[in-house]
Amino acid sequence: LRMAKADEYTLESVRESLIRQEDTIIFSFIERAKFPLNSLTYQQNYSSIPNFSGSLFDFILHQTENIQAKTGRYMNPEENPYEEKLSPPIVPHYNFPQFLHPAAASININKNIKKIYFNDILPLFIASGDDGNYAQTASNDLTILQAISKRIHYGKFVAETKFRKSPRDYEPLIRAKDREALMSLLVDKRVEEMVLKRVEKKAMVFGQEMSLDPNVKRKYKVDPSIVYSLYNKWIIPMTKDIEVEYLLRRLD
Ligand SMILES: O=C(O)C(=O)C[C@]1(C(=O)O)C=C[C@@H](O)C=C1
Repeated sequence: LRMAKADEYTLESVRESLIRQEDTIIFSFIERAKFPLNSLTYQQNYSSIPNFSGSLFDFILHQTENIQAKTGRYMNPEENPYEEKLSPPIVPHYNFPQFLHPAAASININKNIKKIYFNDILPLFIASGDDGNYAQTASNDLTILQAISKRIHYGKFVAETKFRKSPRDYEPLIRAKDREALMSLLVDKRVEEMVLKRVEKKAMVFGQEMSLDPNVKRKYKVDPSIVYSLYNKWIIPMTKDIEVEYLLRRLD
């Protein structure tokens, strides 16, 4: 992988990254789908972990993000943690390009992403049931949450490239705090339609059960039409919200 210099983020390179992140997101759902819902993973009163109040999932999230923070994950402006208080890095860190306006650091909607994931998204994908694999379930959930959080917050990078391309179009709308006008300026319906078609197709290709018998009806590990709605209902709209939030702070 090549190292990006600050001026190497372009609308094209950012879109390429979003396309590659689709693979990560879809594979993470395929992995989670090996397990049933395992609802005890999320129950506060089940885990009774010494010196910790929260569910087994909360514990895994807390511990995992802390070790990742200590080892430098959140030094990269492409990463946004779920936990609010994290340990500082204990390792020397790479000098990541500072492409974004500094106000970007104050934008983090992970609380909302987590809520939507557990309330709306997980029940769509996952069969009910319990097989006892709570630790594996929780780490798979966290992998999904980190992948969709990165994708959605990547809206900051998309917005910055758009702003740099046409500052004169964006500046008056930012000064007027006109969210709606900013939204219509940044939207590209043609690109959205391509994203939706592509993720549905990727879900078909990546998640199909392989049968050597040509007469067997295709089966998918995650339903491609649900991947389509995942993007249509949540991922793309939330990316656009991040773009608007970022632009509103772009001249601070
Ligand atoms: O590619 C862009 O231009 C983006 O802003 C990203 C994105 C998306 O979330 O995929 C969001 C808004 C646009 O309408 C098109 C696509």
